[in-house]
Amino acid sequence: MKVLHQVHPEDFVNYTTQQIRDKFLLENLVAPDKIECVYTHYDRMIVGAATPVTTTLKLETYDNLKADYFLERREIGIINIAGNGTITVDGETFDLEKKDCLYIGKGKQEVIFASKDAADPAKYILFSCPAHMEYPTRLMKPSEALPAELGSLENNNHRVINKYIHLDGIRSCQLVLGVTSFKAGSIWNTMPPHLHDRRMESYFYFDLPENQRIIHFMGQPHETRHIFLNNEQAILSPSWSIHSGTATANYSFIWAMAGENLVFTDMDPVPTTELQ
Ligand SMILES: O=C(O)C(=O)C[C@H](O)C(=O)CO
Ligand SMILES: [Zn+2]
Repeated sequence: MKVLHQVHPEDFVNYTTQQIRDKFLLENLVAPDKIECVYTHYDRMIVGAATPVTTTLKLETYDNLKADYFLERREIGIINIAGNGTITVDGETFDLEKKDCLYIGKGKQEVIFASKDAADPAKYILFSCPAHMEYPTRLMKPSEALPAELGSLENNNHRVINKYIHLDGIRSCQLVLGVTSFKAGSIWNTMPPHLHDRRMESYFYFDLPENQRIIHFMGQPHETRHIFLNNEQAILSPSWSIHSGTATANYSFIWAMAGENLVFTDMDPVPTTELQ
């Protein structure tokens, strides 16, 4: 499993585009008939994808974890971004359609991913962090998630934030997770931006049409940088960094946080007039 170490904000300001890509961009996670994971040293969050097409895939442990099984000391939040499939957790099978979320608590030993149709396979995006106790495994549909409608078409940022795993939703030890989708004509996420020194965050962008690009902004508010992303790529946001994006077409993204505090609204807003 690839391992990414932390970057200090004083070093970040000297990074080239390539260095930013190497240290924060997660590419090639979605690969047919594979589970691909990256271990980050940002609150030890693992970001990955399981893409069963012609075969089922079992979530195995990694040597990095020094654990008998993946969830021995971890919890995991999973969003299916594509065709219908199933996840079987210690013998119990959950059906997942597009944008459904499954939370699996610490201690579950066997997790098996499957697609219902190889011609339209499921793609499961995974976010896992250390956990100190077991919360119940729970499936949530987008219609059951707590929505927040933010922004306006006038400001090109009219979007719906569906919160799945948080203090008032699926309970977890430290994972907070949801999916943001855009109204037609809006392309700006998380603008105005914010910081949350208590939590790292990762964004996984999806549903971007072919040949279109995401432009993701990061860095301290007075030292911002950007990189271009493709569809189905993820980017890490350290606790000192804003995380905001725009795109050349409509898209959705999963956001997942780990650290302290499960309150979604715990954010320190950054006025756009202060960005540099
Ligand atoms: O569009 C947005 O704004 C978001 O989805 C923001 C994320 O939920 C976030 O950054 C939470 O901290
Ligand atoms: Zn955030």
